[in-house]
Amino acid sequence: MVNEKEVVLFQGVDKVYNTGTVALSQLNLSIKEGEFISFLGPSGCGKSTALRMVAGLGEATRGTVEVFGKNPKAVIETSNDVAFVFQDANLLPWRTVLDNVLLPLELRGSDKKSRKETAISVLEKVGLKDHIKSYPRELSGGMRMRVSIARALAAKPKLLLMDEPFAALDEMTRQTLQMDLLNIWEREKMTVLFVTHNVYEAVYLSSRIAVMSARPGRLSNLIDVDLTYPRERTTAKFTEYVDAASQSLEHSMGRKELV
Ligand SMILES: Nc1ncnc2c1ncn2[C@@H]1O[C@H](COP(=O)(O)OP(=O)(O)OP(=O)(O)O)[C@@H](O)[C@H]1O
Repeated sequence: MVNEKEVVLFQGVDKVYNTGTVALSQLNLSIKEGEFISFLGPSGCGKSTALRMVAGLGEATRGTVEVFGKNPKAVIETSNDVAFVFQDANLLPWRTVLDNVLLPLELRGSDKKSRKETAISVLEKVGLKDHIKSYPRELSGGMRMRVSIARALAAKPKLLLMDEPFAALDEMTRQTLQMDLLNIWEREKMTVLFVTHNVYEAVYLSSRIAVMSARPGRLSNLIDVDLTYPRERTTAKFTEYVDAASQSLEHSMGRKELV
């Protein structure tokens, strides 16, 4: 359920790396509580740069980024409100599934019994309760990503940042994880900021799509996806949104005029 409370605010954000690359130019965007918003754009348009700023990893060259009305770094350092899932599951190979999920909870210092209960409960939510004693090498790519998502959820974040989390997975696994992610989003009622270059994925998941143009990264279009969940990938309406997002993407890359 989206409400008017602002979770993320980009205001006139430019990002120029010290190599001289202009990764973002004049990004203005307000993300509201409960949204599932995707940054959709071609490779190198600054999607990860924008996401990383929200996670407090890197600062704007000009303009401001706010998370819950504050500096992102301060939010990360003082609360569990923001969690990040990368394309690579980034699990510690010498720790079991359970111990990987326990890690952020240990760092936050809650008591041992409640930590374990929380970790088991999130592993249950992602369908891995029977694998808590396995090691990452014993899991498939999809299962490793589930552990990574469970680890992010363990701290009960209000904002989940996901940088192409399913890009390395086969299509079937990707679709299953997309469905599971939506179930988690609906149940936990958090805000999700998701990076993808896959139009179908963006339309399937998002309540809103922020289409970004090629370098320097700019916001070229905002698409409200007015379809109920769970979405059917084969309906005419779904295809219409895919077409609209694709056209917007092509337009942003300078290949085609919007019709
Ligand atoms: N640390 C860095 N130093 C210098 N340039 C960088 C750095 N990180 C990213 N860039 C450059 O900034 C631009 C935007 O990169 P970014 O990773 O944000 O794009 P992206 O849209 O997420 O791309 P992809 O979909 O390929 O991951 C690219 O040209 C990239 O090479």
